[in-house]
Amino acid sequence: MKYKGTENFSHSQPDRLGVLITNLGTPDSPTSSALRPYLKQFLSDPRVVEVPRFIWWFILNGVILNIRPSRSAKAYASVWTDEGSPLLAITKAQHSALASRCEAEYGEDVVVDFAMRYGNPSIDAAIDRLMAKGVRKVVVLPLYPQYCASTTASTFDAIASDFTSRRWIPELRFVTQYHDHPAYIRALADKVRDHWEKHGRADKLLMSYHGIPKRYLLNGDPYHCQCYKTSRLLAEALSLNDDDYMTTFQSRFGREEWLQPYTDETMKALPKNGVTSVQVICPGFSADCLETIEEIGEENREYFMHAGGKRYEYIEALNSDENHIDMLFSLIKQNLHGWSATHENSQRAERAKQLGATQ
Ligand SMILES: C=CC1=C(C)c2cc3[nH]c(cc4nc(cc5[nH]c(cc1n2)c(C)c5CCC(=O)O)C(CCC(=O)O)=C4C)c(C)c3C=C
Ligand SMILES: [Fe+2]
Ligand SMILES: [Fe+2]
Repeated sequence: MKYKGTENFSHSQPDRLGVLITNLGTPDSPTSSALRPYLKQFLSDPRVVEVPRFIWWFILNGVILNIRPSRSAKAYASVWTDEGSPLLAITKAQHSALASRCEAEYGEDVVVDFAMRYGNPSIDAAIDRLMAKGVRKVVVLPLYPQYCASTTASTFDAIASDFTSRRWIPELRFVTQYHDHPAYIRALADKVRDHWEKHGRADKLLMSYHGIPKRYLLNGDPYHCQCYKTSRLLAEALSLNDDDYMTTFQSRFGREEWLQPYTDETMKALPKNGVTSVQVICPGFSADCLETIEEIGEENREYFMHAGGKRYEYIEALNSDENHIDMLFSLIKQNLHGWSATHENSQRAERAKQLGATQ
């Protein structure tokens, strides 16, 4: 059989709505042997590395996968917790909070699940679980506030690719971005204000986003614009002047030019320009992960302090904060709007009620 079917379907079973939250993914353990398949899947994605496949195959398999797994494993080991990878642990907490909120609002009509674009738990397995529970309409919410082909469109590709193997595909709504959603901006602003209340203010607030090759922007990717818009809206919400904040891009990979200004070079330059205290927030990361905890929390702190900085504070991601869950729940509600779970059943119940009233 070529296409996966729905087993044991019965006409009386209720149709349900599904919500699938996704994030990037993470290795199963902080070891070289777990990093290798994770990095291979991630870096083989043509949405991530837009280089002719033939050339890239040799670079990836001949160079990168021989060097990077052990280097990255060390970095992952430094952030690993008793619950495993921070990204996975936080995504689990976000999922469980959102599942509770949906259960309170919709009962059994809505099923919430989560998946990772690369590694585990996989998107295919999550869609299997949703289909087995009778989900016929699904909202996919990738937890990337800013649209980027490398992340958002790649998640769409994985969903679409999964559907090519199914006989009965569900109706689909796919959230492509929420970078300017008022509740998201409010949640970020509250997070900064809370930090200010506890620690006071610094000379500058740095808003650091994951970078992408500049070529992707020139070829029409809206990611750069959406990052700048998030920064502007956050600055407005905090009544900041232009000099009070800065947008930068981190996590460069490879040799070509990426979006500038680079976070690491900025950190090295700021103290020389008289800025000796900074607070850093990463609005593009919905959950803390290697790139925030290690790269921003540790690596860039060192660059800044080494260059003469006096005070450096990382403001954590929104993670499973109540504000963030409220915001994501309102996004889910907006996207479920107009969809009824047991449409036929409720029509049947309505008809029965009407019949009862006329008899
Ligand atoms: C938030 C959005 C992200 C964009 C945009 C993005 C683009 C992008 N990333 C790489 C290469 C790597 N990224 C890695 C880790 C990583 N990236 C994101 C998010 C975005 N990436 C997250 C959340 C994480 C952390 C995952 C975790 O387990 O905590 C890595 C792996 C780590 C390492 O080996 O350094 C690589 C590699 C490219 C090339 C790219 C755009 C083209
Ligand atoms: Fe990345
Ligand atoms: Fe990094």
